[in-house]
Amino acid sequence: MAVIELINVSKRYRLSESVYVDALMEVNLSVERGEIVVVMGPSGSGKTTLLNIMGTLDKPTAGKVIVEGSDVTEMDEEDLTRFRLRRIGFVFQQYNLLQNLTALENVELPMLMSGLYSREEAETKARLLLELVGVGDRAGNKPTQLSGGQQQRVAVARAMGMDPSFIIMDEPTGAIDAVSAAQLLSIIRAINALGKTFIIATHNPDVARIGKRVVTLRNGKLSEGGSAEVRADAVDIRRAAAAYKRCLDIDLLVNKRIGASNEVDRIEAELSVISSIVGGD
Ligand SMILES: Nc1ncnc2c1ncn2[C@@H]1O[C@H](COP(=O)(O)OP(=O)(O)OP(=O)(O)O)[C@@H](O)[C@H]1O
Repeated sequence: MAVIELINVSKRYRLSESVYVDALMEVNLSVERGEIVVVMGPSGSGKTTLLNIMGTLDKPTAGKVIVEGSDVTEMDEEDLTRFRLRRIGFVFQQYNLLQNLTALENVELPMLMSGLYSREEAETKARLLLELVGVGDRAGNKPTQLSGGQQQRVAVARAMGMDPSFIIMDEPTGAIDAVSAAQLLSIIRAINALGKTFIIATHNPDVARIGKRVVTLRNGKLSEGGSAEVRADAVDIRRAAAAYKRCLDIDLLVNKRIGASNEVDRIEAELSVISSIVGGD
């Protein structure tokens, strides 16, 4: 099933009556659940525009964007804001953590803002997610007390909080050193192996190698191209799966509570896959 589908999406920025930039031209892209799609392309080719449209932060001039079967180009701002908070995770180059909150509080915040999770559920999930990304022992630290790589891992945990349909990353390793970048990629690979979908824009060929599918933008036009081997996991996948399974248990409870039967079905399907990784646990 496609988590997001772009149909003939174009974006024209109008600078004046007669001057405009065609940032995207009739882009068609369908991302299936469980994929990692890497978006490459030179500076100015339209990557950020594409990501903003996929993240519902911006609307196309023409064409449709379907997220999990809903046409988001038809939604008003209020519905869209709620939808975005619940269904789409974001990780930016500069982490964008709130400086006056601890790592734990940063991860809890979207869950608490959604009103879906109790305080206890949000805290339990946030601790599990921090553990999953390898910064469980830094839950009480503020962003300034964390390295760039650690802050980016907290940002990944935060993006995972709402169990989003997919996570969008814009140059996620742009501000961190090579070792931290390798660690982050290993975490993304592990989380993807547990079923999460990623859409990653990057200039960095090392990051691009993580994509099972690479698409390239040139002057606003998208073409499918290149794939790269996915290397072995450096993260202990069984441990990660066990923590993730407990997160999904909480999500299952929350979605049963609000009667979201489609989500319940999806989470139950994911849980059965993850249970097979965790084993008898
Ligand atoms: N708000 C805007 N108004 C007018 N033109 C814009 C606007 N935003 C982007 N553009 C133009 O649209 C084109 C695509 O820009 P975009 O930021 O999507 O590229 P990019 O591939 O993300 O570049 P980079 O890798 O440098 O971040 C560029 O020509 C840019 O100048």
